[in-house]
Amino acid sequence: MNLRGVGVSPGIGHGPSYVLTVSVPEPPEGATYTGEAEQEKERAMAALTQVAGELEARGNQAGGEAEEILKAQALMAEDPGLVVKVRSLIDRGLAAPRAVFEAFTKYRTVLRGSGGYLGERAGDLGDIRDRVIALLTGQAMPGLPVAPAEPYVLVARDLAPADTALLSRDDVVAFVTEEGGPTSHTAIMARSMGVPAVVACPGATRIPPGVQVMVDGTSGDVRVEPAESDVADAVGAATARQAALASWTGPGATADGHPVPLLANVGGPAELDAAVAAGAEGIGLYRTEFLFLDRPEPPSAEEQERAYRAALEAFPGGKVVVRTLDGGADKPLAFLPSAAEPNPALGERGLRRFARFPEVMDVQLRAVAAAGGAAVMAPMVATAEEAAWFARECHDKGLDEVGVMIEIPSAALRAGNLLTMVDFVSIGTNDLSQYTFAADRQLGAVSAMHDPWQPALLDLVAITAGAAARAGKPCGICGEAAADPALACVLAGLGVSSLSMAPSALAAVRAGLAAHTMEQCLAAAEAARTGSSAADAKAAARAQLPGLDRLGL
Ligand SMILES: C=C(OP(=O)(O)O)C(=O)O
Ligand SMILES: [Mg+2]
Repeated sequence: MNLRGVGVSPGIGHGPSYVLTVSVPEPPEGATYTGEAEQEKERAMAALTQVAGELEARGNQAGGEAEEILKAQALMAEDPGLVVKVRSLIDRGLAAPRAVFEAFTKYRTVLRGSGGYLGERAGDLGDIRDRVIALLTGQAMPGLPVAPAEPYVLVARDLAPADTALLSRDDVVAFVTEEGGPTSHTAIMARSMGVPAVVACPGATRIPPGVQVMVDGTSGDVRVEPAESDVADAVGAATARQAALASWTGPGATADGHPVPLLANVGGPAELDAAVAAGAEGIGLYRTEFLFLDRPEPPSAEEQERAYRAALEAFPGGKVVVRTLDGGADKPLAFLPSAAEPNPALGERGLRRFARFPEVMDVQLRAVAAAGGAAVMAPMVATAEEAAWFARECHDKGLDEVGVMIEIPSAALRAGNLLTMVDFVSIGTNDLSQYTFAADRQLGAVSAMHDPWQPALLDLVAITAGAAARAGKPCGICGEAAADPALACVLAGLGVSSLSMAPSALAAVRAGLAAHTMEQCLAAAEAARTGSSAADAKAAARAQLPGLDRLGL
């Protein structure tokens, strides 16, 4: 079986498939058992104990905050009150799966009412319940595997931030999802982990569990049960290409020495080492919301200060741009709850949400200032008034390098107005394409719209970069578009002053830029904008960039 999707994180990954199941159907109401009550109770107890043991083992392996959460879950699975309830429901004739289902439902209500830490974790009960029921009914286990025997290819319909918070590079060799586009959470996370990934891959969830799968994150090919020799060939070619790229070192620049600083996108302290190792010259986008997913309370000022200080210390003398919390839409944050919104991506997202939670913005800006004053920028800014409000708030806290993201067409079209309020802009091409093409970035069906070569997107970049040049202020790119080596040359030609991307993309972009002069980049930018489709734009630009083929890019 061969499948094809959109390659979003380059490289070859292969291993047995693990197909993520998100829910287990409710056991039928009133279901009974045949046989002895004692046996049925033993079956239920054994399943509860096994799930508790697996959660505990996963906690020990994960360490840190995840350990606390998983151990609390393990305790809940064996809570004496819950156990008594399951046993009594079985005594009343209910089959073990149904007894577990009803006991957990009751237990959740009790736990919610008790408040405190356990009350906050009542939502986890659904996951534990489904695991126990899956065991009892012989269904595929929902959620991620606990202590996997070998690294696996994770296959899913889509992955939410909460699904992936506990994933480790050591366990996952590749991702394949049926949904998602090149700028979806799965794609961003795969790139930040340096794991090959293919998204928008129809039929992915029909891959049988446990079969060998090879994923080519460059071409988008997914091969089920490939010949061993094909795997060896593909891995060999990818390794040789990576080694060739690694020979290009130093700061980002074109062949004729025009500097284009290459920065890293990070989502937390754990990603700083990879950014330094990949030769990033600083951080162009610190996605701070990823520090605080799955938390009921806003992070304290001290905790934030530590995280931002670590980034500044990782890049002494380098640029560090902290983005204020981008809650909402694809990045839901429990401590910044939204009103019920029919279209969350068009609602109170990013900076807009701070209007309702000014104290959260206040704490965050003070923490950045206390950490030593990184540059700071706001997401989801539409107007010059919003930019002015944000700049005032930052200046009040003593922050003097303030920028805004350009990710809404109104902001790109009027970048000149916004730039009178702030010191720099950074173009977020992921959302800029979402809002330009009215295409949800999470949706596989519209992923073609998110091709960063779309000429309309390039026009908006050109308008923004032109406004920044006239204002004499920097204009960076921190969307996923910067990670494509050919497009990076085009963006430099359009006048963008720095490029920020997942650390895993830096080597290829550095090599691509270094193989061309600024004149070639300018010619590629002009050629791309003559295209009337993304494919035309790409072909026209690449024709001006002969060094790419030589590098295998
Ligand atoms: C960089 C961006 O921000 P995020 O992907 O975090 O929304 C973007 O929208 O391009
Ligand atoms: Mg964005």
